[in-house]
Amino acid sequence: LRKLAAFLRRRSSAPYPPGPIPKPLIGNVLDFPLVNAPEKYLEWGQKYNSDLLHAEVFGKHIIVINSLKIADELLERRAKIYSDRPKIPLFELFGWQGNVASMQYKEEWKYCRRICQQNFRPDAATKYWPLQVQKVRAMLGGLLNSPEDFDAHNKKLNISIPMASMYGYEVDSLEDPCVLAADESLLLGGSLLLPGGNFLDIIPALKYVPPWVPGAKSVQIAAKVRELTEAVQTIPLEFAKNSVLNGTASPSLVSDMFEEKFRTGISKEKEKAVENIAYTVYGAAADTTISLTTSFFYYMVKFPEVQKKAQAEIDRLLGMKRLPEPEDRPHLPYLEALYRELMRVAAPLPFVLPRATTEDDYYDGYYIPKGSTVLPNVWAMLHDEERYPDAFALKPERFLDESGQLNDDDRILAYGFGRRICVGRHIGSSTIWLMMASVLSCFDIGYAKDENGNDIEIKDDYEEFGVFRHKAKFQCSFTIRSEDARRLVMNPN
Ligand code: HEM
Repeated sequence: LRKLAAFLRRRSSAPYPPGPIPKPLIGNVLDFPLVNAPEKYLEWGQKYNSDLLHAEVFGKHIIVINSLKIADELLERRAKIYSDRPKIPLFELFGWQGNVASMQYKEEWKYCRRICQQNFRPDAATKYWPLQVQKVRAMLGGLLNSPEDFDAHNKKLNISIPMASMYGYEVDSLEDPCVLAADESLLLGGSLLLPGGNFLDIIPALKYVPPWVPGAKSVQIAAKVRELTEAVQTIPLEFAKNSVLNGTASPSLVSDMFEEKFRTGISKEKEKAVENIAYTVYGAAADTTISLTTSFFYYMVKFPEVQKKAQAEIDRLLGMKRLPEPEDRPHLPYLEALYRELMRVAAPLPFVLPRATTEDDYYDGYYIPKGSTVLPNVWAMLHDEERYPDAFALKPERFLDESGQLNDDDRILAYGFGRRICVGRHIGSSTIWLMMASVLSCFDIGYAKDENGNDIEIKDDYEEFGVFRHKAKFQCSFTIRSEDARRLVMNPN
């Protein structure tokens, strides 16, 4: 009956886009891929001969976009109705509703986005360069002292930059209480968000079940996530506030806000927005850059000829006399092409972040209902064999012309689309670029060896965790390239 009523309510008899036939009540729940989702949706596209796909879960509509042409039409040109995010009731239970990336397309989001743009646009983002240089160089020291811990050094780099820039908070170790709470909350929260992970989203009334009721496991996990989230938000916030009061604050988004608050006063709206942005940036910046930089190490081992070419270009410019600086970027086209190629082949968010439609819409004769969840399969777009032949290979040359200069394919689709495109992309880009340049200038990245001196193979598998895609754990080696390089790492300034 519900289906009939929904059908009658529809303004048009246009069909939904093609896709698997939904079963009564549950829809396509059983059809949804649990692993390798981007690849599976590409297979759906071939099976149903369409780059726009439709599926249904308990009456909710899911639209998958596999082609750039359709993504551009819907997410860029029709941005007015494709810029919302799906409402996920769990986020409120987790205390994640202040996350700017998941906010509805309303005034609160617009206000936060404006503050982000003021601080993260290209000319403003240069203020983070000294911090990025300092943290990347600390990482080089870590790689020299304990190369086997490269994962930890990389994680520390990519957490310490957002924490210092947002709160002036120094992350000295990965055992920091804030880092531990963030890790655990993501792990627990992520487990409930995975398909089949819980019933709270399907039966929202369950959230009123008190945590002590036997069997209310999802509710208990959600309560724990909320408690951890509060810690992640409160610890650095209190730190920033106290450092302003003590006169020990270093410049950061939150401490600057407190300075202004104590000096002249600010609106409640601004205070809340800055708190939300700082908290969002921790998650948005850390996991994405960790994913990409880990892929960088993996690809450098697998494609040593690419590594050598990038090193040769850096050596020609710097002659091992100094470490790379952000200002060197325009003079290293091959390295820039490598950055673009890594963002293509190893996009950390294969579906960017889900969108929701705010009005009924039609594309190519198909009906897209208001309130649909839209998944742009950017992974499929970036592995399109017509646009990128031999799409799984690492070939920075794709982004160079015959004279070795960059071509005009400079759009980084891994940062998303339209009005919700990643607002921190210039900061992410400069962190990643500087890290790549600095590590390549000082270290050879290769296979780790077993006790007999043989290469330890690296599997090519990736893991998906919630919306993220990460290279599965692997070992590799970092060998200092020369005595000059050693001196630079030990005395970076
Ligand atoms: C490799 C690095 C990064 C990648 C691949 C990445 C990717 C993305 C993607 C795909 C989205 C969603 C875009 C869409 O819906 O179309 C996003 C949103 C966002 N990103 Fe990033 N990001 C990165 C780094 C950063 C950094 C360093 C920051 C902060 C300084 C940041 C802050 C944000 C924020 C606040 C949003 C939410 C935007 C909104 O909903 O309006 N990201 N990012």
